[in-house]
Amino acid sequence: MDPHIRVRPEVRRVADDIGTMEIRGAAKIADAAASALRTQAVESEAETPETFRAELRAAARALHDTRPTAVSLPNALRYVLHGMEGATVEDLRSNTVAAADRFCDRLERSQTDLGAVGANRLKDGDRIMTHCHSTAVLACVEAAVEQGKELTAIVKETRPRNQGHITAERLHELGVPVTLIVDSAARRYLNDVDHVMVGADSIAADGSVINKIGTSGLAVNARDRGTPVVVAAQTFKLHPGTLTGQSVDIEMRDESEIISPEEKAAIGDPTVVNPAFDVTPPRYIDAIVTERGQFPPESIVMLMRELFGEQTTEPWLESGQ
Ligand SMILES: O=C(COP(=O)(O)O)[C@H](O)[C@H](O)COP(=O)(O)O
Repeated sequence: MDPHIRVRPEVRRVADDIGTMEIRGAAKIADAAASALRTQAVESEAETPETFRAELRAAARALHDTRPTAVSLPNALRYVLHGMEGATVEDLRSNTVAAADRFCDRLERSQTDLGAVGANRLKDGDRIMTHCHSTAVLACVEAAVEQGKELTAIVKETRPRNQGHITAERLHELGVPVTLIVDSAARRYLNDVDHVMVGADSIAADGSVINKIGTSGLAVNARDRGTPVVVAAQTFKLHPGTLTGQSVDIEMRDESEIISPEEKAAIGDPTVVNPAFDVTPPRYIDAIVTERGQFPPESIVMLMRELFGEQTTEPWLESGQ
């Protein structure tokens, strides 16, 4: 690589934090990635527009190559890089910073707007069941609580990393009483809940939802029990590549999240697999709640066409870099 192209240490740190899940959850990853590109733009010592652009693309690549499933990450990078316009370094810098600020601002507003839509589905006295930790689901709950509705929640612990514990803590902070269950107890309690509410890492053009492993089994069981499944997700979770036939890459994580080398050896050294996400087909989902309103999953393709229009190439893969 050209020695003049320098990715700032802060960008590398954010990329590491995303890879190790210090920063996790699709919305937080998008926010951190856009903010890291902003830092790259502010701190860049590039002397020519070409070097500046190449640095931003290199920073975007470093961030992009951390986790494969949450499309919020490439969508955030794409948004900021599309804003990188100008003929001088200073113009490029200020336009990139403005684009990053716009993205983070929209992210925050969309979460609030989505919360208001999702809260309309919740009635006073309702009980929800959640899986993993989704800031979008929590935005719906928070808005409902602000409207004076009293809710309770059954929270799945979400093995192997127990993100359900974060959800339990946040719900407690919102004043929502929580019952924590192991993942395999979900079916037993589905008769006791009014809604299953989950977030999304990516939504495909056919309305399939990609979210934390275990979401699809939960949704199938909920359909069997007649419990509605609501997915809360801002529109930057829509995966533009799926419009042109791409499939969503499911992240496989290290087996050490599941079992230690000693435990593994003691039980005969089995093969261990650790997929982080799964795909829930649209027929198991009742509604996708976004900042633009709620949609049946089958109609999400119309919204995608409106938002993404013609496909473009990934800006961090532009030729020559
Ligand atoms: O699957 C996860 C997090 O997985 P991980 O912990 O592996 O990143 C969350 O449900 C979605 O990212 C939505 O979250 P949000 O609604 O906050 O975007």
